[in-house]
Amino acid sequence: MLRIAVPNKGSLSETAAEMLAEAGYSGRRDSRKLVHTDARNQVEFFYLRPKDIATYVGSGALDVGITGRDLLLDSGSESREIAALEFGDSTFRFAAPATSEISDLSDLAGKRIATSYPKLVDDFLRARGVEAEHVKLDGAVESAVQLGVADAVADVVSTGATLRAAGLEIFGPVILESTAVLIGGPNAHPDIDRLLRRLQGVLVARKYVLMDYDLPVEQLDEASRVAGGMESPTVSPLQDDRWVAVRVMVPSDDANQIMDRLYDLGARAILVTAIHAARL
Ligand SMILES: Nc1ncnc2c1ncn2[C@@H]1O[C@H](COP(=O)(O)OP(=O)(O)OP(=O)(O)O)[C@@H](O)[C@H]1O
Ligand SMILES: O=P(O)(O)OC[C@H]1O[C@H](OP(=O)(O)OP(=O)(O)O)[C@H](O)[C@@H]1O
Ligand SMILES: [Mg+2]
Repeated sequence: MLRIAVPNKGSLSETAAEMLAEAGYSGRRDSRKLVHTDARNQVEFFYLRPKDIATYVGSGALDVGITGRDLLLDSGSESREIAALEFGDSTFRFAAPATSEISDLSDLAGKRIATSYPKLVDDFLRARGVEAEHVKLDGAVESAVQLGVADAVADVVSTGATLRAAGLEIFGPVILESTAVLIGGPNAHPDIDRLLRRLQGVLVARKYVLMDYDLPVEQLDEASRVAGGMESPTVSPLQDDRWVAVRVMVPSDDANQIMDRLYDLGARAILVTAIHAARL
């Protein structure tokens, strides 16, 4: 059985569970359950704190896991990123009060920085030759400056609303661009590739749509240049031999532009349908 660590709560848990469900796995029904076996797919899910997932996977106790890139790097564990999963995006930034004298990385020398990600911050500063002290907090780090335990903060920023509300302003370089990732450890379990292909299938199904259209046969080369599909478009004959039917996968974000261009080439009856699952 493949043993998979998944976030039990927090920002990543819901989307991770949805993604696994779309990939055909069964999940826990009761949110207090810590382990769930999907016998049909021969996998066992362990619901763990996202911060701890890299530790379990890096130690070999579990084979793979879903966590944030920032959490992976902060863990200092032996686990490694296998693939980005295209959700849970955030940036990790420094911030200080708008009125403070700290407005650049070098201003942090000798200062106290509140964070829940101490290794990430220490590694970043060390690599740039800045000596500062971290103040480790579990959360709500934005209050640390106002409450006098730190001079600046380093934290996850998504919309920036929390920072603004606390009167803080981002400064200095981006510490990290984070996203949810699939991570692996020392175990080279043979089923990891299957899990990865399934998750990638979900990403493809979300990002692409199927486009079908009828086309005057002489426009085929031009239409293939507009939308070439994965390998190449599927072309089927129509009863009227001046026309063909074409099927092609296109990125959903571009679907309307592609329909406009195909229509201008003479395509008609252009239909777009969602993809439920894919394996490329
Ligand atoms: N708006 C966000 N706030 C916090 N974390 C986010 C956000 N968007 C994405 N993430 C990512 O989610 C992960 C943090 O999840 P985690 O569950 O540890 O914290 P959380 O969502 O703040 O939950 P909690 O505070 O209850 O522990 C990180 O990888 C982080 O980059
Ligand atoms: O840029 P924003 O969209 O405002 O989001 C970022 C904030 O959200 C998270 O906090 P969370 O609500 O998880 O609380 P925590 O600090 O206790 O973890 C994160 O730690 C930031 O504080
Ligand atoms: Mg949080």
